[in-house]
Amino acid sequence: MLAAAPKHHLNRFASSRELADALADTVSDRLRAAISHRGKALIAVSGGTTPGLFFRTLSSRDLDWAKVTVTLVDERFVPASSPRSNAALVAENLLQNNAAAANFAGLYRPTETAEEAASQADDELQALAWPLDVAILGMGGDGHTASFFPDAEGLDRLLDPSSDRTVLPVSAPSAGEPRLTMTLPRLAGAGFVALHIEGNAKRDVLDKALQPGSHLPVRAVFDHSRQPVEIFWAP
Ligand SMILES: O=C1O[C@H](COP(=O)(O)O)[C@@H](O)[C@H](O)[C@H]1O
Repeated sequence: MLAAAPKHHLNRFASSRELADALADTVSDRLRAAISHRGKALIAVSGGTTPGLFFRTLSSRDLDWAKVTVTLVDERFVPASSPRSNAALVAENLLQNNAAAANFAGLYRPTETAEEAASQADDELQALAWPLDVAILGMGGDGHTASFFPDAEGLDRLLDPSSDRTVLPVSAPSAGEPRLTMTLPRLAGAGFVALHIEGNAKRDVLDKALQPGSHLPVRAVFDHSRQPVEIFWAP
C-alpha cells in the first residue's frame, strides 16, 4: 500500500512583506473566530530569525487581544535577558501595539536544569485552553522545527504522537544550549498549523521533507497534523 502524501498547501509570496501581511490576516481571522466561538484564543509561535516582521505586523491587528494567550513552540534554556531568548523576541516584536494586551505563557523557568524547567512548564501549561487555535512553526536548514533537532537525544520521545506531555527538555549537540520544546501532539493538534519559511535554501529542505520516506523531523508535523499544514513561503 502507498504511504499517504504529506498533507499541506503551499502559499507563495513575492516578498517577506507580502507574506507577513497575508499570514497576519489569516492568523488574526483565526484568533477572532476562536474568541467568538469559545471566548478566548491560544496561539503558539516560533523563535529564530524569520518571524520578526510577521510578529510586528500581527501586533497591530485589531482584535480583543486581552482574550488571547501567546505561548512558544520552543525556547532556549536561557532567561529573557539573553539575546537568544525566544520570549524576548516575542516581547519585543509581538507583544506590542494592540497585542500588548495579550497574555504570555513562556516555557523558560529559572531552574538548575532544563529538565526541571520543562517539568514545571509542563505542569503550568496544562491550565491553558487547549487545543491550540494556531501554531506557527519555523524550520531550520537541518529540517528541525520547534526544537525537534535531527541529533536530539530521544528524538522519538519528542515526536511521540501519543505523548501526554506538553513540554519536554531537549539536548542536541547542534542546538547549542539545552532547550525546551512543545511536544508533537500539542502542535499537531492545533486548529491551524502554518509553517513559515523564507529563502530558496529552506524551500529545498522542505522539498526533501515532503519526499516519500523522509526522516527530517519537520516531516512528523505533516504526518500527524489534524489539519493540512499551510506553508507560507517567500524567496
Ligand atoms: O532554533 C530555532 O530555529 C527555528 C528556525 O529558526 P530560523 O532562525 O531559521 O528562522 C525556529 O523555528 C525555532 O523556533 C527556533 O527556536
